[in-house]
Amino acid sequence: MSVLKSKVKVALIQFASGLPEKTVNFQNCKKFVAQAMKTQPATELVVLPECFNSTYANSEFRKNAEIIEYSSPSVKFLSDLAREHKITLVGGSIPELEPATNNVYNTCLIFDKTGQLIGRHRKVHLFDIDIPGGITFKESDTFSGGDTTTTVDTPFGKLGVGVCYDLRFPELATVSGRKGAFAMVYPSAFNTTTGPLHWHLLARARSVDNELYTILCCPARNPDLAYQAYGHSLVVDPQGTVVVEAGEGEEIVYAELDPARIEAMRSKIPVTVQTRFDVYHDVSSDAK
Ligand SMILES: NC(=O)CC(=O)C(=O)O
Repeated sequence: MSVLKSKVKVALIQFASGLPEKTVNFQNCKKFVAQAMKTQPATELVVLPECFNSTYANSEFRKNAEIIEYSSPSVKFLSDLAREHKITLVGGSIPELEPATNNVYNTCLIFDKTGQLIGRHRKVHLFDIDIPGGITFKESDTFSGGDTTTTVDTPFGKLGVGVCYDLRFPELATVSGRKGAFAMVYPSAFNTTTGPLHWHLLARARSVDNELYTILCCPARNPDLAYQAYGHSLVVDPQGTVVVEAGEGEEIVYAELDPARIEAMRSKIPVTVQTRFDVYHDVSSDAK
């Protein structure tokens, strides 16, 4: 039996998210998801971009942070959206407030087709970089880093989850891959400096490392915002081939994930069963 139980149609919603008004982001997101379901009615898995409900800026994250409970605006919005369209929804990410500590996390919530919350991934690796003449960003000014890997049970099989910068750290994908994930999904917001450098390379590497699908969903570029998102949402197959990719603007990316592609790759080049844990450590054995 393949790690992916059947073919599954996915839609990546690359919309111009991250506007200052949360409710406007909700309206636009709802409109694009409805469009996706109209264009590809058999869609079962929908993915939104990183920080879809808030401007991607340290000045905005805490203001927009929400406690994760069904009555919070973004949680309710995502749950209703999943239920309305009967989809598994990887709800991009939102700033999460943890009331016990007052910490804020960059958190991806995953809902099933009844609107039930089935998974939560707090971005583990924070985006703290400094490229002179390019981009400087320090997420850790606001966010705290999560401390667990995330592999969620869906009707199609196990889905590994990371958020954006997590893509640069192969261990999360390795852990989910070894736990039997058919895909890694990363709601993301790469930018016009790092996107051209590494976006495709990293996505293809995670796929080839683990012989699974890699799914990246980024916001559309919006010239009015200080943070210039890269766009280029894409799906990479287990062979490392980009099967579909958006441009920079608003666009929905459609794909069908096929168990046969995973199995073909794993039988031709069987790296997933050729590991040498007598030589090096299995990172999945003690991962949280
Ligand atoms: N925004 C991010 O978290 C990551 C990113 O843009 C990069 O790794 O480059």
